[in-house]
Amino acid sequence: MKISKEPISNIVLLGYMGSGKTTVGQELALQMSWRHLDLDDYIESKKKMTISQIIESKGILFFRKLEQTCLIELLEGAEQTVISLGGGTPCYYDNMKLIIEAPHTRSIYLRANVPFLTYRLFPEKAHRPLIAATTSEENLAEFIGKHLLERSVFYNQADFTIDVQGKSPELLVREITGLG
Ligand SMILES: Nc1ncnc2c1ncn2[C@@H]1O[C@H](COP(=O)(O)OP(=O)(O)O)[C@@H](O)[C@H]1O
Ligand SMILES: O=C(O)C1=C[C@@H](OP(=O)(O)O)[C@@H](O)[C@H](O)C1
Ligand SMILES: [Mg+2]
Repeated sequence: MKISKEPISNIVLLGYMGSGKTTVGQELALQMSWRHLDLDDYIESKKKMTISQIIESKGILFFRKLEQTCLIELLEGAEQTVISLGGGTPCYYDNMKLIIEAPHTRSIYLRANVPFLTYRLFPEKAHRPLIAATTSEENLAEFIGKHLLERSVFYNQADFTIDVQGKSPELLVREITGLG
């Protein structure tokens, strides 16, 4: 964790798809009267395409490079801002290092277990290109299990971790604002 005498002026939310980064980020920014930026929304408005369209037409590697460029743009300009990342953002290139070393920035891992993520993501899989083709909850749970294990190495480098299961966005915001 960073040791800094400077006050925290940005919060970065990271974690697996469906953990609530976008939803909690919006609520957190509202409560703190800070700006909210969602990296996926930023990419979509910049390219005037959905994330699914970008990945489908240009490929996943193009998306990952674009995602890093946009992450750097958001971190550089951020002040009193809550940034919600995409689920894969911390796991490519040196993105996690960029997040950890960003000045006055606290990173928070919204952690959720495999059954919870499966339950939450299965009805919403159509909007998430990495899991859209999954045919059953069983297959999705197997995919998430392996994927989360690979990604946890990056997520666990966040300054703080908060478990999200069974907690409303409002409760999660209280937990986050109560962190030391
Ligand atoms: N704390 C919460 N309580 C209940 N539903 C939630 C909570 N956080 C997120 N959701 C719901 O879960 C789904 C995924 O949330 P989202 O914010 O899109 O996650 P992420 O950005 O991490 O992929 C959405 O339908 C959202 O409304
Ligand atoms: O986990 C991932 O690799 C991705 C997560 C998505 O964001 P959410 O975590 O907000 O769904 C989005 O960036 C893209 O579909 C890839
Ligand atoms: Mg999101």
